[in-house]
Amino acid sequence: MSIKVAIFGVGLIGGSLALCLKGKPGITVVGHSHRRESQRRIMDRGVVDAVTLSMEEAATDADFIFLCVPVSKLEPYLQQLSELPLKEGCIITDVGSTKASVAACAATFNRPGVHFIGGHPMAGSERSGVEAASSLLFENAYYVLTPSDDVPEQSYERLEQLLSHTKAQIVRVDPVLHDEIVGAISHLPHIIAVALVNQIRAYNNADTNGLYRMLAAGGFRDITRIASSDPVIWRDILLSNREILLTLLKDWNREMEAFIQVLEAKDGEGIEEAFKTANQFRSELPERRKGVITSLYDIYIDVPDHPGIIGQIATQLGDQHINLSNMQIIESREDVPGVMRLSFRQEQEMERAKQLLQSLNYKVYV
Ligand SMILES: NC(=O)c1ccc[n+]([C@@H]2O[C@H](COP(=O)([O-])OP(=O)(O)OC[C@H]3O[C@@H](n4cnc5c(N)ncnc54)[C@H](O)[C@@H]3O)[C@@H](O)[C@H]2O)c1
Ligand SMILES: O=C(O)C(=O)C[C@]1(C(=O)O)C=C[C@@H](O)C=C1
Repeated sequence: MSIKVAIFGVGLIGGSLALCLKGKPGITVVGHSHRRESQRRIMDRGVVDAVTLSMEEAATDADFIFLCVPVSKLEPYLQQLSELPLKEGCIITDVGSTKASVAACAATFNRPGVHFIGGHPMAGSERSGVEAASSLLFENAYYVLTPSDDVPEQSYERLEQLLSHTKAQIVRVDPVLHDEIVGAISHLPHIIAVALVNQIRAYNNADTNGLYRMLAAGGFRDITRIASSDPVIWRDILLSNREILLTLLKDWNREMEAFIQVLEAKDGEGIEEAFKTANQFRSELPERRKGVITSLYDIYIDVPDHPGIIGQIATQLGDQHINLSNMQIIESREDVPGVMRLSFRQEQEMERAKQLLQSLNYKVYV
């Protein structure tokens, strides 16, 4: 059976989904680009089987349509799709970072035999564009689906089945609840990161000789990576989740106010308490690479940050027939060693890797 998947917006997320699906038995992936200039880049990157500027050409005969465009474009795209002759049984889904507004919009369409199921993969990056796409992006991440009650279970299961190629773990969440939670754990942190970078940027003037920028080290970089995210994508997300964010920001102001008070009162215990409480909750966050679907056994090693290091370690493990499931540099600065995470599907493989790497003088942490 052949399955046509149409991806509207072949950027970081659309391109990553395309990479997960392209080449899978019976699946053809067609990308839709709204700009002629992007067509070549998308083909050169090899993420889709074909790319078109025509919405109709992409959507016609598609079994699945993924909308992977900025949030403010989801509703106009849904509107345009509703006027096209779509295939009976077609499932339209999206990957937008907010879910309530697109769900409300989809509820106004009544196309027999065509169903909308909102989606949001909880994985991403501060990078954007098809160049940043990766087939591993969603592996073991959560992938939220927000079907309305009138979506037949069979359609939901078909989408779930297709998404199994991403190796993400599907969770079903109500769209409004999704926006409240994701507002708190994703959108608010992006605002805080941007505000923090801009605050420090203002101190980094000629009077201070650029020392703020020069001395900014691990802590600042760790908390501000996401401040480099795409401005248009984030403009749309924040405006779409505006009301929830306004409430969250008022709570944030209260948290800051509490810190001001403990500092004014020189309340050392209060400071310790705040760090202890945060530390406890943070340590309970699920380790992303240890998703419920497949348990992975991870080890960490310090590695010099030079080109080819990933290949070198993969070869050393491969020579000993140690099966590696994944490897990733999780902290990489030009001037200091990075930390590499190596994941194995079996504990025994992890133990063998640990012994080998220690014998090769790598510092190994479990
Ligand atoms: N970046 C993340 O970490 C992340 C994670 C999960 C979900 N999302 C969501 O995924 C969607 C895509 O984000 P991304 O990070 O892949 O961004 P991206 O910039 O990498 O890709 C966006 C795609 O949309 C296209 N596009 C841009 N403006 C358009 C317009 N006006 N009309 C039609 N197409 C347009 C671009 O050409 C590109 O192909 C967004 O809705 C975002 O909220 C992002
Ligand atoms: O890792 C990042 O860079 C992300 O910003 C990913 C992230 C997040 O905040 O966790 C960003 C937006 C999404 O909609 C989902 C995931």
